[in-house]
Amino acid sequence: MRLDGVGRRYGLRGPWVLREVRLDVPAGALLRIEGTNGSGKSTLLRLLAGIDRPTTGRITGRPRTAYVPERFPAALPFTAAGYLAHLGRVHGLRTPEAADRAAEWLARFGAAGHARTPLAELSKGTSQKVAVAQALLAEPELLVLDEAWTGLDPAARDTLDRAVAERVAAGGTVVFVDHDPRRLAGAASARYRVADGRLLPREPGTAAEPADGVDAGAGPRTVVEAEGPPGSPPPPGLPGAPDLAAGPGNSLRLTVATVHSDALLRALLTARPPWHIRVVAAAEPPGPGTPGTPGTPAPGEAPRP
Ligand SMILES: Nc1ncnc2c1ncn2[C@@H]1O[C@H](COP(=O)(O)OP(=O)(O)OP(=O)(O)O)[C@@H](O)[C@H]1O
Repeated sequence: MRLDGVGRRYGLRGPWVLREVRLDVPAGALLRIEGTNGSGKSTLLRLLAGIDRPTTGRITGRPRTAYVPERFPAALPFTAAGYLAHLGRVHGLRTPEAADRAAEWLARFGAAGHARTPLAELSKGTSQKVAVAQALLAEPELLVLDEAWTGLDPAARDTLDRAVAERVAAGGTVVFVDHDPRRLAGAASARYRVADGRLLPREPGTAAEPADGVDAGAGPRTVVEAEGPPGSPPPPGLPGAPDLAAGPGNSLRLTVATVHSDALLRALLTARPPWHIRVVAAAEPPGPGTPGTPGTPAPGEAPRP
């Protein structure tokens, strides 16, 4: 999808919230949008999600899109599972598949016990889980998340992090805004900042808004040591674009943002022929003279000598 010369203002004489926005939204990308309060992030996300239209300019090549708004309309006459299954059908799923995916996503977010609760009676946190689940169950090509982590408990936030990485690994694109500069830190393929109505690319490693001093380019990373068939290169298109280095023996050491580690492991294990996982460990934070020493053997593996 592409935005060309996109501008948006509210009302005929309102100030321009966005002006001359140009943005390529490639497949398989994770894009973070930053900016101070009221700078126009939600306005941009609504345009990307297709629920608002630009005042000027063009948006072309729209993929199948799902959106989690900043505020979820909870007062709809559905149970949680009924609402998700309904939206699954809206997204083109057959009824049994829609019901299965609704149950699966409620379970992944630890909300299976609320499947039959009417939306209007859900707590704020559970409503937010439903809001996120409705977007994920559609397996959209473009997923737009406006502060979608807000109100989720820590386990559900981790689940959403992993779901985002899975979408990107599956070739989808995720565009997100979050007030926590550490959110998916180091995993974003590009970052942009909305300021004075303009959308500006941010250099990797610059501090994220709004908390100065936190380096969004330096989130937790995971090291995977894996061994493939002798002489074979790593499978192409590995999730999270891992850094590659020679590991001990015939192994390859892959270092990736932790949020991508599940997807990376799955890609290695399901490659044909599959790769053998030797070690999975937290990467040492980079520092002077610290090459990074993975330590924990993978489940079922003997410790390395
Ligand atoms: N529906 C609307 N009608 C009129 N003005 C609006 C509307 N939506 C947003 N605005 C105005 O557009 C500007 C940008 O708002 P927007 O919500 O896009 O910013 P934001 O960066 O997402 O802010 P926040 O971080 O506080 O969520 C603000 O001045 C806001 O008041």
